[in-house]
Amino acid sequence: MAFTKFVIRAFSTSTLHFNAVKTVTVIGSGLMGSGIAQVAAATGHKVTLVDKTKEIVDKAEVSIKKSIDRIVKKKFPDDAKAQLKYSTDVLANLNMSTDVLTAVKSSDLVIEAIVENLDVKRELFGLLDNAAPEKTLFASNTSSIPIKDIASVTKRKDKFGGLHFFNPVPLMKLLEVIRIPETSDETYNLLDAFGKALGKTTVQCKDTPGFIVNRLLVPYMVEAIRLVERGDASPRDVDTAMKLGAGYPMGPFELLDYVGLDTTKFIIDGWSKRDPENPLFKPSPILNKLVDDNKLGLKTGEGFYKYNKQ
Ligand SMILES: CCCCCCC[C@H](O)CC(=O)SCCNC(=O)CCNC(=O)[C@H](O)C(C)(C)COP(=O)([O-])OP(=O)([O-])OC[C@H]1O[C@@H](n2cnc3c(N)ncnc32)[C@H](O)[C@@H]1OP(=O)([O-])[O-]
Ligand SMILES: NC(=O)c1ccc[n+]([C@@H]2O[C@H](COP(=O)([O-])OP(=O)(O)OC[C@H]3O[C@@H](n4cnc5c(N)ncnc54)[C@H](O)[C@@H]3O)[C@@H](O)[C@H]2O)c1
Repeated sequence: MAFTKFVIRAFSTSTLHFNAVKTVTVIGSGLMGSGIAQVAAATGHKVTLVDKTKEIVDKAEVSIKKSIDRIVKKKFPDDAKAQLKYSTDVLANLNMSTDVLTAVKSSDLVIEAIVENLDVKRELFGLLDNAAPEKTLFASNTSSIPIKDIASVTKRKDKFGGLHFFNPVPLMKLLEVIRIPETSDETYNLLDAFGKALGKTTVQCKDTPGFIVNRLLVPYMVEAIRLVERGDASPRDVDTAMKLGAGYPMGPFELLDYVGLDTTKFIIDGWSKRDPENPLFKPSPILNKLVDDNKLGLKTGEGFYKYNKQ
């Protein structure tokens, strides 16, 4: 009896180990994709980070190296050898590519972190579904699009879920793991275990608008924009108020610039399309003007605020 129990335990442990995610393709090497790839590589996964052009992935590689530099200086303050070893090990796990269809062929998990647009995401997953092996799990890092609407273009809804990371990925400790009704328990458990292997605290949420964090954060951020649009206060004063009065690390306008105003606009427009009667999500003239002028926040050097280009 004891022996049988031992065999069952040993077998289930090895099955879990056998299935665990080891190779990951991250698609989209912008703010989020580069952070996700970095953290996955730093935790021992073999990662391929893919984007549309070599120029874009080269830029992502530079930003990952900068982030690793900041991390090693903190992690090993007076140990140049340890700093170098950490950086070399992380970068050895990371491969940059512009060939998504080849990259996914050897992946246990594909994480999509491309532009916040349903049609573009669906087109990508349609291609991936034909190219990736049957066992490969798919996840989207979408901020606000229902996972079911993205997953429905594939024939592997049981292997599909949401992995919603937070910006900046190397520092933010939370990961929302989203399941649609078709997501199998095995897929959910593997996605959750992957998140924990990345050192994140995971929370589970159904596929509801904004999941947990953005369901609360997006209305708050949009209210801040409306407040300024009405002329009630300046962005600077709103930010000061929320940092000193509510204890937030960044005020809403600093955070909007940090997230990217293009992504912010995609989120608001998408929400408005799904909930057209809600006045909160009506187009914002200030936001639209900034996006039209390519003032997208930190990434372009100007948004609600001006930044020194790094
Ligand atoms: C309307 C719609 C809008 C909704 C948008 C939703 C978007 C999305 O779906 C959800 C989100 O992500 S929501 C967004 C969720 N995100 C938030 O809400 C973020 C809110 N902000 C924060 O939590 C803090 O301001 C930060 C943690 C970003 C920076 O901390 P800080 O104290 O203000 O500033 P600091 O002194 O500069 O940095 C401190 C230390 O961190 C280090 N470091 C920094 N970046 C690094 C990197 N990339 N790599 C490595 N290291 C990095 C840095 O070197 C320094 O190290 P030191 O050795 O101590 O000198
Ligand atoms: N910015 C944030 O704070 C944040 C936080 C959590 C989740 N998200 C979500 O993550 C996703 C990415 O956001 P981001 O801020 O990293 O955007 P970003 O604009 O910084 O990066 C997107 C990248 O995707 C690439 N891309 C677009 N279409 C592609 C395709 N078909 N194939 C390969 N690459 C493609 C672009 O070239 C770009 O490099 C979005 O769905 C967004 O809602 C963003």
